[in-house]
Amino acid sequence: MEDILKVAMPKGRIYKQAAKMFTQAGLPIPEDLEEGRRLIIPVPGAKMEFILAKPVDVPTYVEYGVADIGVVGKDVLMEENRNVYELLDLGIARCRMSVIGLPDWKQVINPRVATKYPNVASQYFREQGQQVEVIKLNGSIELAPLIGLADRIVDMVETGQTLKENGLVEQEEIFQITSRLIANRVSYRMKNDSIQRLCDMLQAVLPTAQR
Ligand SMILES: Nc1ncnc2c1ncn2[C@@H]1O[C@H](COP(=O)(O)OP(=O)(O)OP(=O)(O)O)[C@@H](O)[C@H]1O
Ligand SMILES: O=P(O)(O)OC[C@H]1O[C@H](OP(=O)(O)OP(=O)(O)O)[C@H](O)[C@@H]1O
Repeated sequence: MEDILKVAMPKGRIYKQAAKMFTQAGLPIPEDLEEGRRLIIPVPGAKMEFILAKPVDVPTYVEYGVADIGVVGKDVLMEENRNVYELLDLGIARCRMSVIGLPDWKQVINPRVATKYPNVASQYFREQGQQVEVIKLNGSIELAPLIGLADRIVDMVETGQTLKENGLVEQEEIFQITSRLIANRVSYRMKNDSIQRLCDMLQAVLPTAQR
């Protein structure tokens, strides 16, 4: 008998959309699961176990093999740069990573850039040939240029509402973001049948453009 497949699911924004997709694919998991306090949810019927994790920790669990697969935003994958396989673009939680500033922003020498994604920001400005000082923050990044902490920020934009309400403008798009299905490298070989089956089931419910 093949082992249980351990799946790391991110709490928060992605969870409901991912749970909906798994359910559509024939793997019913409750959409309100993360409203409780249980962190490990067995689904014996599907030979799966779901681990509810902080989004940024999903690639860590998968790299270390405590989860065989996981669902995570491309933003986190780019920032964490973990040794995992990226199997599928799920097309959910769509947004983009951008450089943002005040409308009257002017280029200065060695500007300060605030972000939750220091690796992504450093790499982007390095590739642009611009020297910047990156300041790591953990949330409400849009505050930084408003209160004089940073000249610009690197953050996610979805509807643009946060920028609008804070008088900021999107200056450069860095990359598009969607959530991805990732796998541990050893699990991918050892549990290939069940991982492949899951991929096929999810693929069947993806929007046509993603298949
Ligand atoms: N505004 C947004 N629109 C669409 N997707 C988003 C948006 N913000 C974040 N995401 C996606 O959802 C993922 C998880 O975001 P979420 O806000 O739930 O977690 P988080 O930023 O790690 O928050 P926390 O620190 O509160 O746990 C992000 O990594 C990104 O891929
Ligand atoms: O373009 P919008 O639709 O307004 O979405 C973008 C906002 O969503 C995310 O913030 P989140 O809600 O995760 O809060 P945070 O500031 O604590 O990261 C992101 O960091 C932006 O602030």
